[in-house]
Amino acid sequence: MSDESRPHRTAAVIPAAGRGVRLGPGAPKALRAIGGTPMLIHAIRAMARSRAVSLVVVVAPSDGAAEVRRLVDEHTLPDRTEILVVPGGETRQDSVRAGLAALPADITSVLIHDAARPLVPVDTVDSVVEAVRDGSPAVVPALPLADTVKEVEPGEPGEAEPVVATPERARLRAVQTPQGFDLATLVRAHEAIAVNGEGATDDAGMVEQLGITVMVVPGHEEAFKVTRPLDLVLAEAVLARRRATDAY
Ligand SMILES: Nc1ccn([C@@H]2O[C@H](COP(=O)(O)OP(=O)(O)OP(=O)(O)O)[C@@H](O)[C@H]2O)c(=O)n1
Ligand SMILES: C[C@](O)(CO)[C@H](O)COP(=O)(O)O
Repeated sequence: MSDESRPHRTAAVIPAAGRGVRLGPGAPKALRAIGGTPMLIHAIRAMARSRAVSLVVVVAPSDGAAEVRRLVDEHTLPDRTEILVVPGGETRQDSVRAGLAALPADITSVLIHDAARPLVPVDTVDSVVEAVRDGSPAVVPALPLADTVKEVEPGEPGEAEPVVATPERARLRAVQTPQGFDLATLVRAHEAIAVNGEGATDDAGMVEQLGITVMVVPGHEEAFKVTRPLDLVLAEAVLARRRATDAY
């Protein structure tokens, strides 16, 4: 069957194996609660809310897959969404690769979504899926920047650093997840990175290294990444507002 005639089936891979060092001491970040529910469960629900997503692969801390499986089974999630749990790796890249390896053969496209972005709205998920299904091999949601950005010559933490350049802000975007891909393209990008050993801080960056154009669609303010303690305060506030205004 040619690629064009293959029916679409989209899965989401949720890397959730990070420690959350920048968030401070405590449980692994994905298991920390927002509004009484673990961040990971919010992230799974955010993917499952899209009618296009029928499978979610959760990549758990390498020593915590059984605990994450139990947690998933304890929470209410849509019946139509199959959920697999696999152990992750040392880096985000390793964890995403473990998730990709667990996908069944009938998957044609994949979303990679940080567990650390628990509140992404379904419209953002759907617009990424739609752009991939319309033929873009790699799609990222992103927002224009509010701050001016400087490129510096990095120094020791806490020390002054000389500015090297000021990129034109109007051309810059802050990239979020879910990032959507034609599955074969993303697998090829991960294989190439594994061979070259070159780093990339997101999956789309790996696809760019293959010389493939990545497309940007509008992101959403509420798809922010919970990285530092203040982000948890914001996440609690966003969730409380949603619960007060709709049947979230
Ligand atoms: N070895 C790793 C490292 C990160 N991640 C996941 O990648 C996402 C984005 O990473 P980040 O926000 O940096 O999470 P942490 O690595 O946990 O954070 P920190 O760098 O502060 O430790 C998170 O959902 C995290 O769980 C992962 O699956 N496997
Ligand atoms: C993938 C990502 O969320 C896009 O902005 C980001 O690059 C992850 O970075 P992190 O340092 O692993 O959180």
